[in-house]
Amino acid sequence: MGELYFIGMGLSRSLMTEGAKHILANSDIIIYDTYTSVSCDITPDYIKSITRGEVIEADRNLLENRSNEIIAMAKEKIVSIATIGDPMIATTHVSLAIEARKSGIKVNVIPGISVHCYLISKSMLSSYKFGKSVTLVYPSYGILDTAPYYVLKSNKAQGLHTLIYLDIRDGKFMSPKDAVSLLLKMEEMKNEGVINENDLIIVGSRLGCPDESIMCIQVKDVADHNFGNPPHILIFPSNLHYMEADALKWMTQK
Ligand SMILES: C[S@@+](CC[C@H](N)C(=O)[O-])C[C@H]1O[C@@H](n2cnc3c(N)ncnc32)[C@H](O)[C@@H]1O
Repeated sequence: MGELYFIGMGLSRSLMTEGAKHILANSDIIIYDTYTSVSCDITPDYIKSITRGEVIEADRNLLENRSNEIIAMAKEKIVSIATIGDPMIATTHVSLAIEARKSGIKVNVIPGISVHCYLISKSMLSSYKFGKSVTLVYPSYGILDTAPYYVLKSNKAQGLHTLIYLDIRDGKFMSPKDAVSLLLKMEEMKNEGVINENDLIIVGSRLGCPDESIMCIQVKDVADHNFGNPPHILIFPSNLHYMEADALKWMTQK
């Protein structure tokens, strides 16, 4: 009888839990999710070096459209879906977990250190004051999805901070510069006073890696700043408690 594991590998090797390593080492098949995120030092080759199992590199098509193949494997073998960060935060894996459970397969989730909690912790903003998070995506067929603009608007109206994941499309990572330019374009289109060039935002870069950075910077200065290699993530803070404001001073661009 098989089993299906959803394993969060954390953001980098140093942040991978012993529990995750143990299951990865003892899985028959590891389906390595290559499309929801990326790490500076966790790679399919690294996973091959720590497991006795077969490692399959999976794109969105395998994980979302060919789930019946994964379920068939998990009926016989120990199959692990391995994801950078946490397997259930800002991913679409829950539908596969539900399908597998409905097919009578034992499903286990091994949480990993997500970019979500990592950045909240490092920014020192209050976790109680975060609203809905959102992914900013590249325009598709010339159409700009303005949902992030309205998430920001609604969070701001409630005094809540907004965490914004940036799109990964065909291996291309959205940069902070592109992200801010898309958000300013939305402001131009909608003109509802949500984003201003003088707003302070937090840009997290390569979190969990030796060259990570967390910077508090004005929207207007983002285009001229070199944030280094991806991945990147943003927080638009809302009303700041004086202690949050003090903490952000350490991360502010001088
Ligand atoms: C769709 S989310 C998946 C999050 C993942 N499941 C997790 O729990 O960490 C991927 C996005 O998160 C952000 N991200 C992921 N890892 C990051 C890192 N180490 N540093 C900065 N941003 C990161 C990027 O915006 C990236 O495009």
